[in-house]
Amino acid sequence: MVCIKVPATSANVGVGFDTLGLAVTFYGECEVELSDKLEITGCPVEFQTEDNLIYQSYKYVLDNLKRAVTPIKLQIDSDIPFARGLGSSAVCIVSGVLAANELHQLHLSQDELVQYCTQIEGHPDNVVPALLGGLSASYQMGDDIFFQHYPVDESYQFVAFVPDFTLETSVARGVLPESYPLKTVIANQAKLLFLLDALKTGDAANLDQFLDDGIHQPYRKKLIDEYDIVENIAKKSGAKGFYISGSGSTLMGVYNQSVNMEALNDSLKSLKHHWRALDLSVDYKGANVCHRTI
Ligand SMILES: Nc1ncnc2c1ncn2[C@@H]1O[C@H](COP(=O)(O)OP(=O)(O)OP(=O)(O)O)[C@@H](O)[C@H]1O
Ligand SMILES: N[C@@H](CCO)C(=O)O
Repeated sequence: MVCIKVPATSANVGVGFDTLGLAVTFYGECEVELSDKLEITGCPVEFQTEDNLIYQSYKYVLDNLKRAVTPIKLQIDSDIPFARGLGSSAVCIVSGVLAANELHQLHLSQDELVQYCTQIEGHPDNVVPALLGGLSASYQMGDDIFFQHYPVDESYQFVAFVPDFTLETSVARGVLPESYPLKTVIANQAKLLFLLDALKTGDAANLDQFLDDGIHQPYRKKLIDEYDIVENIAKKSGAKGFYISGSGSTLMGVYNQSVNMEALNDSLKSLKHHWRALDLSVDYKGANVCHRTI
């Protein structure tokens, strides 16, 4: 049996729209073994079918390599909420691709794993950090996927504010304009460089400004009810920066001091959307695979 553990990811990180992704210490796990029929447990019934994204990703790799798609027994154990901007789909995709690699001894290289995961997800910004951990920039040019790691100072803590409502990525992309004023683009690219430096050095003095994106956040925040209230709560509790995680609905506070999580969760209780604050840090390991004999 193969056990696979994959971190949740927070894509975009403010000004790194469709480029940056951060692996965080919140995990989806699964146990998978070859079987004589497909059996899936541990996830909502609607995902216990052939359409399950872990199984579909497993099958994608095998189909691509013209290998027989042996059925699997899949036990999922994940609290990462769906369609909430924490990369739940990337966790499934990376798990399925790694399951194929391990159970069928494919010996895929790191680049091949990134290629398969990106082909299935459609973009690399969540799957790269989910596979490799840490903060990464990634970009697909034709068939080539470029990715690069960036350091994050250990003083930074990330608090995910997760509401009870979902926000589909397609809906969150649908509200974006087709073109932008030149000054907006220039501001974003300049801030991205300064953001990477602030994350590397731990200098949070201007973090809030460097995270302040003009490409997606102004349009998407309107889709996230109680955004301003949560931002105020985060800043009052010491957040030095704030951004929409992935395409939302989760919001992320960036701190450089310890946070009283109990008090923070208490201050969210009066809100309509049952927000939960999760205390996270950077995951540096990425996806992890182990073999277990039953
Ligand atoms: N435990 C699970 N079991 C089966 N399928 C899952 C599971 N978790 C997530 N999924 C799949 O992932 C889909 C959600 O992916 P989607 O890209 O909409 O959001 P996300 O990955 O959570 O957020 P984002 O991409 O913005 O970070 C679900 O509709 C489902 O198909
Ligand atoms: N970069 C993507 C992440 C969503 O998975 C977006 O913001 O639309």
